[in-house]
This record gives sequence, structure tokens and C-alpha cells, in this order.
Amino acid sequence: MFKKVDDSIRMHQEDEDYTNPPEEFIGLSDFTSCGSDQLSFRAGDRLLVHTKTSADWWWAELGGLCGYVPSSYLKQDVEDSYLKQGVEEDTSEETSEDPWQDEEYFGSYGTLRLQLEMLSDRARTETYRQVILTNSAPLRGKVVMDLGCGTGVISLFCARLAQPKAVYAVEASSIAEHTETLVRQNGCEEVVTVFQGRAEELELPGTVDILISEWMGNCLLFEFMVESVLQARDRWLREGGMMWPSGASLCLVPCQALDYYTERMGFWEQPYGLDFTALQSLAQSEFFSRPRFSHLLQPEDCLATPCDVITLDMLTLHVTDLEKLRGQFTFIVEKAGTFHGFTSWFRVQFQSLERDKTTLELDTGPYSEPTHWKQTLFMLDGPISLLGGETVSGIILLHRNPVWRRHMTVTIQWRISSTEETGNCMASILYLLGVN
Ligand SMILES: N=C(N)NC/C=C/[C@H]1O[C@@H](n2cnc3c(N)ncnc32)[C@H](O)[C@@H]1O
Repeated sequence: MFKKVDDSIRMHQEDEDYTNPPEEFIGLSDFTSCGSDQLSFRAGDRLLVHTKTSADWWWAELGGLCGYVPSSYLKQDVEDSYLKQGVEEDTSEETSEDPWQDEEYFGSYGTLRLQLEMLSDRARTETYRQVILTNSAPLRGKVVMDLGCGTGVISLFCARLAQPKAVYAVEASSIAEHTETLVRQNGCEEVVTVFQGRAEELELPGTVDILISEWMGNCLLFEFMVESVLQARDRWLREGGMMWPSGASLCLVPCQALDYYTERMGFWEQPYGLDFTALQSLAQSEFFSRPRFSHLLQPEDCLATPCDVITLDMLTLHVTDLEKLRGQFTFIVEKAGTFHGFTSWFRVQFQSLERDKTTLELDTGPYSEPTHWKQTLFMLDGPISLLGGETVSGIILLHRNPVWRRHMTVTIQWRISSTEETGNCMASILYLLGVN
């Protein structure tokens, strides 16, 4: 999907390298530490960066205190504009200063490649078709807004499978120029009207009864198109109207990832009979210091029963809630295995328009048909052997990036606690993972 500014997991670095003189950076925005080894600061603070331990997490000092800070919250005090960490060098004024990166974002969605990827995702597209089909009766005479309609497939489902009064198909990318043709070619021009532009900037003929959108990104929120959906809800959805999806959950599970670990880390043990283990710390930083968005988790690699860590009600959620979302979890390890990391995915629900009728759901997890989102794998600093019976508990924090508005930092704080039958003291390990 949309090219990611350097998403990475901050790693624990045991040996700090202080050979380079510290560099002074300025805080772009307030940052509140969410772990014992992070350093809080305020916008305008001048920090001394001693070590750029990874692409997104640096070891810095402020007022005599040291700790990890997110590089995306900092800029150097230089005359010309400072390009953010992870965004490629770009001459156009627009890209380096547009916090929504809309030129790049809508540019990518204007390609058939991405539209084909979403349309080819059978589980995704068929779920939306089923939602329309099973609600065709109550959809009669209603006004529908399809936000981010792309090729207009959902709008065409509405017009072909139900008898709505009108469908407003809203699309900001250049694909909208073709959507008009598709609407006419499928004989739906009486019902479906295409509006090309950002939903936030458009004038619609009036309020709508249903706001349907396929807005979800990796880890549910990446891309933050959800903000556009909430803004459109507040502006166009009538009182008592329906949001589709009506609800969304972010799911998490501790897991094994032996194939990935072996492929990227084990490989250096003895390639062609040679000892390349000296490269393993680089491999850790290069491969495991960013979420793996294209992971396909096998059910047998789940070490516990997955759980919903964050749940959103699309009728009551506010844009301001998106700045910081927090969830808790407690997993009971159900089998012996190697704890390589956590895998996350999402589920979205579509409440029926008719009271006490079935709510439909799109589940992008390992026990359902794979989707183009696949799942997201967060690797640990190093694998941990588990016997089964342990408890893995902790919290997950999603902090929206204050500068790059389509990005977020995901921090997972967790501990393993296992008490022997003999009542030994609690053995606990505390690790901190941060994803930018
Ligand atoms: N990532 C997945 N799977 N789905 C995301 C789906 C994104 C689609 O919605 C459009 N879109 C996103 N935000 C807006 C907006 N504010 N106004 C109008 N159109 C918009 C994009 O151009 C894509 O075609």
C-alpha cells in the first residue's frame, strides 16, 4: 500500500557507542515517555543525541537525564528545512512539508495496481457485497455515502443489489475519472453520483443515512484514513444513521516466527561453512527493527488465544481519541514453544440496518481467509523459550505521529511471569518494543 515512512521497532542496544560527538536536536512536539528507558521532552527543548541506535529511536540527553527518544519528533537546528527521518530526499516543496503526504498517498491510490490489489482481495470485497445484499430491503430509498470509493465497486453493489435513493461515491485520487465511466457502463448513473475530491473539502447534496467506507490500513489505523471517515460522519451522517463498519478491533497474540527468524537471523550462523555471526546484530537492527507488514501467521504458531486489545465504536469515536490509544492484555501460554514476537491484525463489524439481525464481520486474522492486509509481526530483541503455562501480560500503546499524520508509534510493554509449583518467586522479564 502507501509507501511507509520508515516504520521501525526501537531495539534495546546493550553497548552504547559514544565515539561520535553528540548532536543537538530540537523537539518538534511534546513527547511523553511510556517506558522506564524513554526520555520525555517538550516542543522546543534542545536535546543532545548521543547515539542513533536505530532509524527511529535515538539515545539522547536532556537536563542531565538520558533515554530513548523518537527521531520523528526531532529536527536539527539547521537553516533549510530538515527532512524527517525515513522520508526519502525529495526536491518538491510539497512532499517534505505535507504532513499528510497526500500527493504520494493519493498518487499511489490512482494506480490500478493498488485498486486491483484491493478488488482481488476476495474476503474483503465479498464481505462488503454481503453487507449490501443482506441489507437490501432496509436500503430501499436510503441515501448512501461511499467514502474512498476507488473504482466504485461498493457503490455499484448498492445500486445493483438494492434500491437506494442515491449513492454519493467520493474519491480523491485520479481513479475517480474512470469511476464515472464504470458507473455508466454498469447502468447505475441514475443512482450513483461520483464526487472527485477529498471528502473533507466536498459539498454533498445533503445528509446521508449510511456512511460506508473501506478505510482500514495495516494495524487497523495506519494511513489514518479513519480521520477522514470521522470528519465525514460528523458533517454528513444524519442523526441515527449507520456507519459501516460500525465497529473495529485491533487483535494481538504472542507467537512463534521460526521460519522468518531462521531466514533472517539463523542464516548467518554458517553460510557455506563460514561463521558470519558477526553480522547478526546488524541483521537484528535491519530486519527485526521494523514491523513486518506482510506476515502470514500460521494458526499453529499462536502461543495463546488471541485477544482484542483496542475496540472502536465508529459512531462515538472522536478524531482526538486517535492521538493516543491504549490497550491491555494477559495471555496464558497454551503450549511449549519459542516466543519470537507478537502478531497483530484487525476485525471490523457491520451492524444490520434491521434490529436484532446478524452483524457481519471481516476478520483479517490467522484463522480466517487471508486478505491483502495479511498480518503485522513485531519481532522481539531475541527469542525466548516457553514451557507453557506462563503468563504474558502488558499494554499496547498507539501514539499517532504529531508531525506525520498518517503514521503512528506502537509500543508494546510486556512481561512474562511464571511461578513454579514450589512457589518460587515470580520470575519476570520486562522488555520494551516501540514501533514508529
Ligand atoms: N488501505 C485500504 N485497504 N483502504 C484504504 C482505501 C483508500 C481509498 O480511499 C481514498 N481516500 C482516502 N482518503 C480519502 C479522502 N479523505 N477523501 C476521498 N478519498 C479518500 C483513496 O484514494 C483510496 O482510493
